[in-house]
Amino acid sequence: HSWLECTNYDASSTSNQEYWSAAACTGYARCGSYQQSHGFGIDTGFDYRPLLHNKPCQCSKDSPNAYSASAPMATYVPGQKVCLAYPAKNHVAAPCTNQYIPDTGVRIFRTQHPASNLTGDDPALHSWPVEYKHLNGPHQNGVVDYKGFQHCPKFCEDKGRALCSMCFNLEKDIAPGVYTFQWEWDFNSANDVYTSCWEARQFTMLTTHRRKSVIVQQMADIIQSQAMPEADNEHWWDARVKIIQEWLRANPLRIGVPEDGTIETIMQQISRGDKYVHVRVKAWNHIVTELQGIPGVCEKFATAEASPELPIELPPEKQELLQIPEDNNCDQSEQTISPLPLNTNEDPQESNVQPVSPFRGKLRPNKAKTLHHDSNPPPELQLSNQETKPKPISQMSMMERQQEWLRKKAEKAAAEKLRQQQEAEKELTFQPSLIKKQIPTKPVIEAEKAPSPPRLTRLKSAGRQRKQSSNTTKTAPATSKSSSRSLLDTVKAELAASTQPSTQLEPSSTPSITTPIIPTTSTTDPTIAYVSKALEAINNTAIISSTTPLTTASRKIGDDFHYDTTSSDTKGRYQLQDPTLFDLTSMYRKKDKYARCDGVALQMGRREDTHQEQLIAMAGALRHKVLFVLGGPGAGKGTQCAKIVAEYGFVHLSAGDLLRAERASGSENGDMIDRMIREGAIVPVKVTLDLLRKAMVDSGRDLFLIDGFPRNYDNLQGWNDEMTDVDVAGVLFYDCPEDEMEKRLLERGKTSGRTDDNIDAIRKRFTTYHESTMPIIEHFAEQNKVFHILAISTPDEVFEETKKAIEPIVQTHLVETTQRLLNAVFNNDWATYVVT
Ligand SMILES: Nc1ncnc2c1ncn2[C@@H]1O[C@H](COP(=O)(O)OP(=O)(O)O)[C@@H](O)[C@H]1O
Ligand SMILES: Nc1ccn([C@H]2C[C@H](O)[C@@H](COP(=O)(O)OP(=O)(O)O)O2)c(=O)n1
Repeated sequence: HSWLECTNYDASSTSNQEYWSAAACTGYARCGSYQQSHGFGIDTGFDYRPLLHNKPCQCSKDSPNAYSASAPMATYVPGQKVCLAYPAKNHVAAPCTNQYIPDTGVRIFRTQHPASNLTGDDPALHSWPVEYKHLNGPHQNGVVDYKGFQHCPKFCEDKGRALCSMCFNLEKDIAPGVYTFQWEWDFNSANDVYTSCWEARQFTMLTTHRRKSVIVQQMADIIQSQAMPEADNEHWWDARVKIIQEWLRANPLRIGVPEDGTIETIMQQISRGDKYVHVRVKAWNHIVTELQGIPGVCEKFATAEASPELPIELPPEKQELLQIPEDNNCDQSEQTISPLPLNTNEDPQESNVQPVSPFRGKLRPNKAKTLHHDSNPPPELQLSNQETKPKPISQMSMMERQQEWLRKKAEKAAAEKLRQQQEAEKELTFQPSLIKKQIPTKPVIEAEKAPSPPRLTRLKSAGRQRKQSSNTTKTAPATSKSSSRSLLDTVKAELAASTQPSTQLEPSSTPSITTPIIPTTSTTDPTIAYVSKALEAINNTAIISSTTPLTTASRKIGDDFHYDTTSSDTKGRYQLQDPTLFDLTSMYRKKDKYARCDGVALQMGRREDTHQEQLIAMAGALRHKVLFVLGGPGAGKGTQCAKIVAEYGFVHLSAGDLLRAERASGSENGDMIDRMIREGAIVPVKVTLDLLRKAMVDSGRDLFLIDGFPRNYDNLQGWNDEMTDVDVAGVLFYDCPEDEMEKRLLERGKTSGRTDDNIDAIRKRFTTYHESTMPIIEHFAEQNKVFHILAISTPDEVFEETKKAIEPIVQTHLVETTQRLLNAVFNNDWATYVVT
């Protein structure tokens, strides 16, 4: 007689449905290890009759043999179609047997609530609280139908061991935790029963779909609420650009936007259209193409462009050219998950009769019908009316869809290539005059004879090939003042030369670079003084940051300078906050996307290492690492953090604790913090971030657990803006059902003295957690940064899971630290050595 062997079987392919595949099984029945080791369908006594033994399951859930590495417990995701696999054991009505084989049917049950531990009794037979319907349909006695229990397609090939399977749908909203399930096969009658029992973990579902439906809806609401003025000659461009800009402002994390150069292309086309009126139609077409995959924005323009206003008056004979098909084909694949009502207006009749704006629908550059304006036909607007009307995606064949997809992809790749080319061209405008030009001034010659400055190895950018001049391989003490001084003199001298009017300067590719903001002609020019000051500060930064990690001095020096290690490992940058003081003829000028202002950047690490690059890189190498700890209130974040600190020595910073301490300190923010905590709301990020940063600096350490942060978008955005010099190693997510958290918090409230451990505040905190924190966890999950830990068992058991997530991080940190130490020793860099 049969038993359940696999509790999570991948039955998605026909071959897996027909024949047993051990690789397709990722969950086993309780105590299934012995059976599994003998092979699918082999009799080892795993069939079990509960009525004979007066126990619903063959072995108990706390048996030491319940699960093993080779026969593990299943893990399900809410909403999953769960498939089970079991052997036929001769009980199938088929041509090779007879149609009257006894089989009363299969039933599948589970426990109501997730278990807080894996002990205790199972529900008695036929008293399990939740029952699932399997998807095989009912078998009819006397009929060969392979239904119900008998779904065993290759039964006649091996009547005893043939694979049978059945599936059922798990609830979408099942709370996380471990549940017990029972499979019950009624043989001759409901009193002749065989059972198998198993456990399965359920995780909270983290999916792009869910994240999109929450976040994208918010973004869509914002953009839909923007008024779209009618398209007239004067304002159509500005109005559309404004909406896009509003949306970008509302969506700083670029949620729902593909990371394939979409935003860069849109920005590029906006600035192109802003600059040259005659290319606006074309630029807009490019923008619309990019918007295609972005739910909420795409629909906005798809519907808004239906305005019958003509932006340009055409002679009647040309009017037909305006009859551009209205295929509002916002990317179909996105639409399936878009929470917005879809615009499915693809009626060919309607779309053909209306003269519409040339910006209507999806005017992709190579498909668009654009205007031919007689009086002044700009080259971009030359029309090819040979082109055929684009078909809506919904009417395309698979092949056409694929071609369309490939075409779109190629378009994006080309746009991205163009962007990169332009970027590369821009970078070439970085005149390496500081280091490359022949400078016939005395100080340079002196400086060349000066001892070589410290060789400080770039730790994180080791992968990048660099040209090294032979003398830079020499070593010297890192903090040598004299060598820093000579470096400074060298650079000052070089700068003096570079800022003199020079015919050697190549013409710059952008107007802003060819026009010096302040003409600089003499060595007493303020530019030189300014840069000298900057370089001095660079030296100080390097020294400061090698002895005092993460000091504010390393980020902001004096009033003028701001040092910012960016997220790029290979680049350090020293940004001069006031570009107007600088002679732009000799520097790489660009929009500084981190500082969000137009500035002059001494770009580090792109070409051969100069001494100041090495210093910067060294400062940049001392990055701090954090692990965020998130989960609902009462999930056990603090409890696990304490264990991590005890075992691995991180610095634990709880945002909640810091805020409570700030409130108690009588600070001016005290009342506001108190109000927010009682309301279960989240305190504005500036307050929390200041506290976190101060605590990090005060600790003097570099590996942190940040508990209870970031808890909403405000938190995350603040972090991203401010903490560019800190790496996020990952997120520990403690997943616990609400009723368990509530129980724990009420218990904690008896002694914690916390003003928010009462039922009213707890409920509000749950709401905040679901609405504001879950999207953050999902955001990190999309970046594969989340360690999902089920937090329902005992603290020690949860810690076992925690260790699995922590250990690789600790190991990496150890390797990096050791590497830094070795480099410091190798380079006689005793300052770094002492700190490390
Ligand atoms: N795994 C667990 N099982 C049972 N109780 C726990 C567990 N982890 C923590 N607790 C208790 O639950 C309460 C909340 O835990 P805590 O670590 O303070 O949660 P958080 O920091 O997530 O709010 C505490 O009283 C703690 O002792
Ligand atoms: N990033 C954060 C973290 C906590 N807070 C406030 C609001 C929270 O309800 C309280 C308590 O947070 P804490 O992490 O200590 O506690 P729970 O995880 O909710 O149990 O602090 C905040 O405003 N911003």
